[in-house]
Amino acid sequence: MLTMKDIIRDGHPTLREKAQEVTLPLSDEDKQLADDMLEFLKNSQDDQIAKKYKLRSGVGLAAPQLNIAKRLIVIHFYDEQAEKEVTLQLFNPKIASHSVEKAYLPQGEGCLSVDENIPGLVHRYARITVKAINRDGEEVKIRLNRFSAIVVQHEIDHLNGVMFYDHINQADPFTPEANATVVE
Ligand SMILES: Cc1nc(NNC(=O)[C@H](CC2CCCC2)CN(O)CO)c(F)c(N2CCN3CCOC[C@@H]3C2)n1
Ligand code: NI
Repeated sequence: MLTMKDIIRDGHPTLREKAQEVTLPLSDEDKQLADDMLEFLKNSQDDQIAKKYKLRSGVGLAAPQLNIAKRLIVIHFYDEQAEKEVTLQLFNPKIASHSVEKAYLPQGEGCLSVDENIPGLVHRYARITVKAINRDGEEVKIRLNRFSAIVVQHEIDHLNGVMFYDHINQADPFTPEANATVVE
C-alpha cells in the first residue's frame, strides 16, 4: 500500500516537470498504479487506517507526486451536495474548455507534496470540461463544477509542474478576484 514515504515533497525536480502521456493501450502496470493511488485516497480518508499509517488526508493525487512522471490523476471524495461518491481515474486528462468565471476554496489549498501551510486564495475555473482516457481505455468527456472542478485542476496542474501556491496573488493573497465564486 502507498504511504506518505512514497510521496515526494516540494523541491524534488519531478514536481516541476511536464509529465509524459501514458501510452495506449493502458498497461496492467498503469492500471495497477491508478488502483494503488485510489486505495491511498480511500485509506487516507479512513480515520483508523490514516492514524495507523500516519497518512495525510487527500481527495486527489497525481502520479508525479509518486515520482512517476506520467499523466495520470485520481480523485476520490464524497460529494455532500450531490449526495454521491466521486471517483475518477483519468489518464492523459486535458481541459477541453472552461468557464470565464473563477472559483476558489475559502480556506485556500494545501498539497500532500508541500509540508508547510501556504495561506492564500487559489483562483481556478468554476466549470471545466475534461477529456481523458478512463481505466477501461475509453475516451471520456466529463463536465465538472464546484469542488470536483477545483480538485481536478489542482491535479492536472501537477502534470504540468504547477504547484497550488503558484496561483496565489502574493501582493494580495486574501482578496477574491472580482466575480469569483466561493466553493464551500
Ligand atoms: C480540499 C481538501 N483537501 C484535502 N487534502 N488535500 C488534498 O487532497 C490535496 C489536493 C486538494 C487540495 C485542494 C484541492 C485539491 C492533495 N494533493 O496534493 C494532490 O495533488 C482533503 F483531505 C480534503 N478533505 C475534505 C473532504 N473530507 C471527507 C472525509 O475525509 C477527509 C476529507 C478531507 N479537502
Ligand atoms: Ni497537490
